[in-house]
Amino acid sequence: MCVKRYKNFQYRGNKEIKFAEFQGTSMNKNQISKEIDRWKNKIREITEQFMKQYPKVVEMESDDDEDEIEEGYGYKIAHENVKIPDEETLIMPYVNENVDHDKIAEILQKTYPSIVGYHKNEYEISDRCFFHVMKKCLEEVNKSKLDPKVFYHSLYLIFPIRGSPNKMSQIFPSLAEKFDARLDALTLEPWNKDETDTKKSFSSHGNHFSYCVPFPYKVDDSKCESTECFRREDRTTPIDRKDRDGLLIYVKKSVNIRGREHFLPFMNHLFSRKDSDFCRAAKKFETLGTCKELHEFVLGLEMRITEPMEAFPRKLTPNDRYHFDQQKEAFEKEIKKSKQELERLKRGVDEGTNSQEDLEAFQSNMKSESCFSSCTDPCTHFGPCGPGNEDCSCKNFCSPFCQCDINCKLRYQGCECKPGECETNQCDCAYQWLECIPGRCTNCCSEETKNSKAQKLVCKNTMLSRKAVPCLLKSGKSTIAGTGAFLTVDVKKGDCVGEYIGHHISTEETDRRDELYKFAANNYLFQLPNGQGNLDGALIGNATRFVNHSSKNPSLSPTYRNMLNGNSHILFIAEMDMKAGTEVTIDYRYPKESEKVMFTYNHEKKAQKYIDEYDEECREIEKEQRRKNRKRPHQRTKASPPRKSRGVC
Ligand SMILES: C[S@@+](CC[C@H](N)C(=O)[O-])C[C@H]1O[C@@H](n2cnc3c(N)ncnc32)[C@H](O)[C@@H]1O
Repeated sequence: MCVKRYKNFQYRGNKEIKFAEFQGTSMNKNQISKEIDRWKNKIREITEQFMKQYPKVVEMESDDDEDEIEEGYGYKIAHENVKIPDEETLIMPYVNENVDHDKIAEILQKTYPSIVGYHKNEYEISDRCFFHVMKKCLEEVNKSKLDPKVFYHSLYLIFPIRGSPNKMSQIFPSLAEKFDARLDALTLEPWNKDETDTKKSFSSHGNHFSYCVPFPYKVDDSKCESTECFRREDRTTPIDRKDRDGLLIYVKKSVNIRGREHFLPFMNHLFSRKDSDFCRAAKKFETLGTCKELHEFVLGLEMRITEPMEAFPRKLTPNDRYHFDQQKEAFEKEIKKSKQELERLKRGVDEGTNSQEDLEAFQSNMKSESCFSSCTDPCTHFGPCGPGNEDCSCKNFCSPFCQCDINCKLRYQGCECKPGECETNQCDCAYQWLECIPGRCTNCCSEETKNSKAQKLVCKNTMLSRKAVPCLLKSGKSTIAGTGAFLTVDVKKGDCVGEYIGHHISTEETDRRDELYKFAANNYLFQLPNGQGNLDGALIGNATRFVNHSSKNPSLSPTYRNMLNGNSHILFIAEMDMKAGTEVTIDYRYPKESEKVMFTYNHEKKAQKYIDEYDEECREIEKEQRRKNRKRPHQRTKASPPRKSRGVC
């Protein structure tokens, strides 16, 4: 099976209206159903009109459409991970004709409350035609002030294969970009304005945080009661504004906002709205001043910046180094202690003195080596870091991901290795599963080594940022299972043979997909450290996705590498010298008990196994229910007489 979207496969899935999705509308269920029916008819009418204008010519709509994934091959070659949002709506996958898809849908409905079955679209139209249908409908929706959820649901019912109601609300801008670049798609989507994530967060620029404050110049100013409304000022004010609609404000990180906290609620109010309105804010925070004064205060924040932003950090002092080493030592001690405790518990389970549950509970809370660099939340705050600042989550040591001031004393300042030494855990960066940081790791990544013609002087722990990770594998018929991965060249122990590529999905999405992949022949999920989700190579990837499992003698070991931008990567490193043509393996580290099922290659058999298990579970529940029903009247007569109807006696 594959999560491939088979364009014309018809599946009798769930097409009921989920009224819970319409929460917040003033309509009752009856009215919603009626409105949806009315809109369905309207959409049909508009579609038929546009179908004449844009008949379905053979139009290869897009190369990167997921629908276009080649059947049989099943995935697209990709060179980097692609972050994708959660998909709570499952488009029903196809296993094969011998499997009961209704049953699978029933099982999966626990995990995916809205399963979109493969109903056929009512009309086969091109993307171009669909764009015009949507545009026309949206104009009418706007005019009639209809709840957009009703429209999107109706649209989905006519064109289910184009996406869930939720997805329907997101595709218009990309269609507009493709078919009418001059159209401002957002003007047709007024309902999305408040729903999009308008909460502005700080973004870090060297020693400053920046905010973008959108200006409300388009807002009608008639409502402001102040005689000196800031909008009455000449709009080409002293600020040289680069952005027509907003103002970029930089505030120094080292500024202690303390003492000016009373401005924070106002700033938050202002920045969290799409239409930052000083007049409205002034009304709300009356004691702070008039809208003109507040406007000037915000402009003043930008004006205050006179110094240039530092691009490079200061050099690490011996004292900082000591601080970092101390933290590392303490962390290693903690890890060693918990490993010993784990061994003790395992022995206890074997000898019967400890329970399996205790062991599992301990394992799930146990810190792993990967926690070192991200065991504290990266801090983002004003003022200096450390125990003296209650906003700082890093009490003793800032992680490489912290957004603190470049001159922060607690900041991770990079490793001190020479080029070529950054591969083992002796390197402070490699120890933290971090790529070396040019500009901070001043020895291995110095200008000198970067410019050097001698290849061996280049720091190997910067392969990802240099986009120099090779893929030394190709797929071929495996001796282990299905397709396998084979070396294209001779490699030496320690060489990187490729990066595992896939869709980067959240942990919640992974849990859902895990349920789905139970019905598949292969599972391409690869876990990232520290709850950062998983990479799923089911639909995109490279030859690393074909690496099979071996617990006895794996020839590759996966290694994590984190980048300063927060992205994590998985590199496959050779565990031994190997010749070209060797099939490579890694240890999947599946729990022993699930290995047997995970490696049942026959997906029909696997799917059937889960269906049988589910049937068995249902039978048990039914049996239990019947047993309870049989018991109940008997118990009642014995324990208490049947209740008389209220009010009779
Ligand atoms: C990441 S894929 C590996 C490529 C896969 N063999 C293919 O044909 O696409 C992982 C899947 O391969 C199969 N697999 C990997 N190692 C295996 C093994 N040692 N024994 C049986 N099946 C294995 C399992 O079905 C697993 O879900």
